[in-house]
Amino acid sequence: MEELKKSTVFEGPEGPVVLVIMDGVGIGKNPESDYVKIASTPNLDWLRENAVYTEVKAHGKAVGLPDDGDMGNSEVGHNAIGCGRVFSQGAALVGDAIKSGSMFDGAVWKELVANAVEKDSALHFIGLFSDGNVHSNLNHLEAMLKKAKEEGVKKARIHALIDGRDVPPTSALEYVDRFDAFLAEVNDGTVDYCIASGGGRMNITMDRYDADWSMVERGWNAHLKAEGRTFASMREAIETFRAEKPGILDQDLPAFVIERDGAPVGPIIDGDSVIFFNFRGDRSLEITKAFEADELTEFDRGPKPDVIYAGMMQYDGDLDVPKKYLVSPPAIDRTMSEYLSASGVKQFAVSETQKYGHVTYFFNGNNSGKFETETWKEIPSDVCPFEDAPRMKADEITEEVVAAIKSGEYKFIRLNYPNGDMVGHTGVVSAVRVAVEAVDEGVGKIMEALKEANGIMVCSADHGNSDDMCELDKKTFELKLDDEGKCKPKTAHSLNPVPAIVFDPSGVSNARKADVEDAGIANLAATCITLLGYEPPADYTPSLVTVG
Ligand SMILES: O=C(O)[C@@H](CO)OP(=O)(O)O
Ligand SMILES: [Mn+2]
Ligand SMILES: [Mn+2]
Repeated sequence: MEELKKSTVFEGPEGPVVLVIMDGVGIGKNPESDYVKIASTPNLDWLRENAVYTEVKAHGKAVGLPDDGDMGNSEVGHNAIGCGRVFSQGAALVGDAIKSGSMFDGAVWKELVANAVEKDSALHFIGLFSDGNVHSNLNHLEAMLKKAKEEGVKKARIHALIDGRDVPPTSALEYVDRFDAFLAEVNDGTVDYCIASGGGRMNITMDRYDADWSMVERGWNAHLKAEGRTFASMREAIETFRAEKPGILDQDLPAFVIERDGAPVGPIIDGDSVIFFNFRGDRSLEITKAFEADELTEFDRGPKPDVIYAGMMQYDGDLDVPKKYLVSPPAIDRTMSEYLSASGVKQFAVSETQKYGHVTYFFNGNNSGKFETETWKEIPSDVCPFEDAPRMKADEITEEVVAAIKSGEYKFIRLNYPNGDMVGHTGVVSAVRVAVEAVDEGVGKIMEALKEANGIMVCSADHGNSDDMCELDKKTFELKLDDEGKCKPKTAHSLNPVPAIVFDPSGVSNARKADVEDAGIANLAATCITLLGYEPPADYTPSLVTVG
């Protein structure tokens, strides 16, 4: 890895460059739905007027997603910020692999199908049951089922993780109806394909960063041991849970198991084949470990199942996880962390558990290994509903950053404040306000510390969320109202741009807005490198500021 060239016009500030990623804090289109605007944010307001301020794209093609109708998300957002370029991401790569047929020509697909056909065993699909395109897409599942049928797989079982986080909060039955219609066509008497188990994605299976393994355990018990409340159909399960707990969001629904003639229709058993069809890694790594590890200490899994397991994609390039996968991930290389390490720049990365992997593993191109000059710090997240504690660990993150600035140890510091996103996903707007205010306070303290240390802050976000808490008309951006005239809550990310702020209190960089066309969050890498006093790599998207 070559070193970065020192800039000839600016040698970098005396203190560090601090990159603040305010997760899920975008710029809304309707003031009534924009809780970043509604919250009291004196520091961000001041920065908008007085610092170098730009708005950049954080969704769609600007972050490597198939379409500009795709909202941004943390994976593609942190990948783009960390590697300074735009790569085609999982959603696009899997779609392409299905379209071209390369997925089905691959050895892994062939092995899974052959196993099911030869042993007359079941082919299972576990994954997020929506078309949110953040972790998965139902189109991919349907395409794989069609192909499996063509290739002679007689029995397929689907373990459906209910979304309501990348799609409207109580939209599950729309997907059930769509999928039931699909299955009705597929099940023409020659095959037996059906849903076997499931539950809400924030209740089972899709935990991340070791935050709460009991989620994985509940999912495991439903998918493999058929433990959970039994129902005749997924529709019946959802309707029953909703009637019992009015107001429950899809993402929180309990586990369910489908029974037919008094027996569960499809627990995963020895001899079966299993595809975890999410392409995004963070929430796939734990369930993958449960399938692949020879010994598992996180919960009582029982004996390791004797199945062939594959992920949709490689989830961790450093650890080579999973062992088998259907589609190769984006070849993200030469991240800014690697360049800075090669150039001897000491780096510090910090967040709390829920976003720790975002600012480390996603930031470094979905690799969990550290570069030589990096120090990573994880602050344990509380395991509780985030609307009940909307400040989350913002204060602790700020303290760590301020200490890192004061220590003089690091030249580049990056952090993620989860609040705007994690609380935004709950749909509880009073809590979202508190969440955004906690982030603003943190930003203020970092600004103070940087004034003292003569450092520079770059403050931005990976995508929007809190800026868009109600469903809006796609064209007019007016509130969509329900029958009672109330706004419809929204829990998903937004398509909005995000701020990109450069605050240089000493003025040493003389940073001014550069003329960048179609700026996106990928431009932040070159921006930070420029502010550190280096020339960004030639193929990085350009810096948002000119210095010197
Ligand atoms: O919680 C998550 O998994 C996603 C939404 O699906 O959010 P983020 O991309 O911000 O991590
Ligand atoms: Mn995010
Ligand atoms: Mn999110």
